[in-house]
Order: sequence, then C-alpha cells, then structure tokens
Amino acid sequence: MEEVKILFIVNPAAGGGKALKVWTKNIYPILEKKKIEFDYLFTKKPYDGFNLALEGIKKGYKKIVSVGGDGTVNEIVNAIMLQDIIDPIEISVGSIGSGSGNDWGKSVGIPTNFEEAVINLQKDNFILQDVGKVSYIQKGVEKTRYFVNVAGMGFDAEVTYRANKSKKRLFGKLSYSLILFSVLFSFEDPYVEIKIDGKKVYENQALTLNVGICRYSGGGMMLTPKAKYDDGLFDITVVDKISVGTILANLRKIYDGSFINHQAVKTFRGKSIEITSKEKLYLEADGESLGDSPLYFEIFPQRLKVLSG
Ligand SMILES: Nc1ncnc2c1ncn2[C@@H]1O[C@H](COP(=O)(O)OP(=O)(O)OP(=O)(O)O)[C@@H](O)[C@H]1O
Repeated sequence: MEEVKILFIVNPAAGGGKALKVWTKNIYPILEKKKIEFDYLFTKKPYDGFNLALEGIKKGYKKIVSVGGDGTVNEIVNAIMLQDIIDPIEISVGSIGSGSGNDWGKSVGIPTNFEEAVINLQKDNFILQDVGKVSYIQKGVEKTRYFVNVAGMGFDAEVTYRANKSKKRLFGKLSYSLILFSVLFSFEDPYVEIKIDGKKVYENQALTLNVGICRYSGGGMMLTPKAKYDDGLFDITVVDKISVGTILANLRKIYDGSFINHQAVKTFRGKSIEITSKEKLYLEADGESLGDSPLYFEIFPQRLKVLSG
C-alpha cells in the first residue's frame, strides 16, 4: 500500500508553548527515525489552522494532523468540512494532543504516548465520528462553526471566554481555577428556552448548558458523560439555577460525570437543538469562544474520519 504523506499543522502557542516543545523534542525526531513521509507548517495567529489545512487540502494532502490543543483540531475540522474540493470523508484528521486542553482525543481513543500516537498515524486505523454545526451571533452577524467535541453555554462559556482572554498561562490550572471562582460569584443565570427536534423540553433559569458529541471537556471534566461519538445524536446537559454552595459541593462529581444524577440536572438527546435566551447567552465550542444566542445545532452523523487507535 502506498504511504500517504502526512501534513502536520503545529500551533506553537498551544499549551502556552508546550506544543512547540512536543513537536521539536518528541514528534519530529520520531518521524525522522521512523522515516515517515511528512510535511509541516506552523500557525502564526488564530485561524491559521483553518487556512493552512485548506491550502493543504488544495495541494492534495489527505491526512492532516494537529499538533496543539482542541482549538487547533477544531480549525482543521472546519477546513475539512467547509471545502468543496473533495468529499470530507476522504480526508482523515489526527491529533498530537499538546495544548492545555486535549479532551477530544480521550474520547476517540488517540494514544497519549507520543510514539504510539505517531505509529497510529502511519497505520490507516480510523473511526468515523459525528460532527456538530452550530449557528450563532457574533457582533450582530450570524455565523456557523463545526465542532467535534463539546459546546458549552452559560457559566461554562463565560469561564472559557475569560480563560481564553487571560494571558496568565504561567500558572496553568491555578489561573483557570481562579477564573472559575471569580465567575462563580458574579454569574447571573440566564433564562433559557430549549427545543430539541422541534419540541420544547426546557424553559427556566439555567446555570450552564452543554451539547456534547464526545464526553470530556474543560481539561478532564465529563459534562456530557454518556455521549457516544458515532450515535448520530447530541447529548445535552442542563443545570438549573443552583446555589454556589450546591455547585461547590458537587464540583468533584463533574470529573466522573455523576453530577448528572443531581435533581437540578436535566439530560436530553437529539439531532437538532434550538436555544434562545432573554439575556445574552455565550457560546464556546471545542474550547473556542464564539459568540452568543440565538443558537441552532445540527448533527452530521459519522461525517469525520479520525485517525485513532
Ligand atoms: N501562532 C499562534 N499564536 C497565538 N494563537 C494561536 C496561534 N496559532 C493558533 N492560535 C490560536 O490558539 C488557540 C488555542 O489553541 P489550542 O486549543 O490548540 O491550544 P490550547 O493551549 O490547548 O488552548 P485551549 O486552552 O483553548 O485548549 C486557538 O484559538 C488558535 O486559533
């Protein structure tokens, strides 16, 4: 079988510089040692992942691998889904998780060991996963974005927005925790209405909402713990307005997903979701802050070829 040349797209800024180190010290030497056919490009600014992937597809690359976090994967996937040069399913995407949040790879079985991950890329083992598309408003203009992992609204999106804005990468998790607590004490729960597959299922003040294709997000949290990446359905988790005390008492349960058993948590499944809110409801998808409501989600079953274990 003829070996397909891999295009690596490296986000040197991901993980506060971790991805650059991983590329230089780990991945590049393994690729050379194993005499793997590859090319690589570095992103210089946000959205370069999209543009470089698009250029790569035009040049005929069919295996594109992200070296960075989930945000870099998201940009590459958007290029794959939006181009009309070849059927998206003929392109496969891989990831060397080296950002601050590498949650997507956990759900789809991408090895965390670099050598194993590279060996995997050489093989043609893949899974087909569902892809989500969300419409939202950004600065008064309607936009759409594809996503592969989890989208968050309300509290979740507010924390992501502030974390993305924060330059305090030096303290990693600590700064994220500080942001989380500051949002916790200032957050005003929006009043939201949710329709799933055309039917109203929820109307109340909500703390946070998540729409998941995969299970992990936010650095190991399980906000949609029962999501299956190829079942053609979104898993939706909504948390009612609750006290700060209740949030703090249940924080640990976010990491094993058992928080969904709490009476203030509602879970749903569906193919399309409409979310409206009286207040501005912020949206993030795959850890990227995107815009605000009204929101419309639709799912494309098994539309993405993922190089997996
Ligand atoms: N060269 C660059 N300099 C600065 N930002 C960049 C560069 N290339 C890409 N980006 C942006 O970096 C962001 C984060 O990327 P990614 O998620 O891969 O890394 P991360 O460190 O894991 O971040 P996150 O904490 O969001 O998961 C993306 O929004 C992307 O557009």
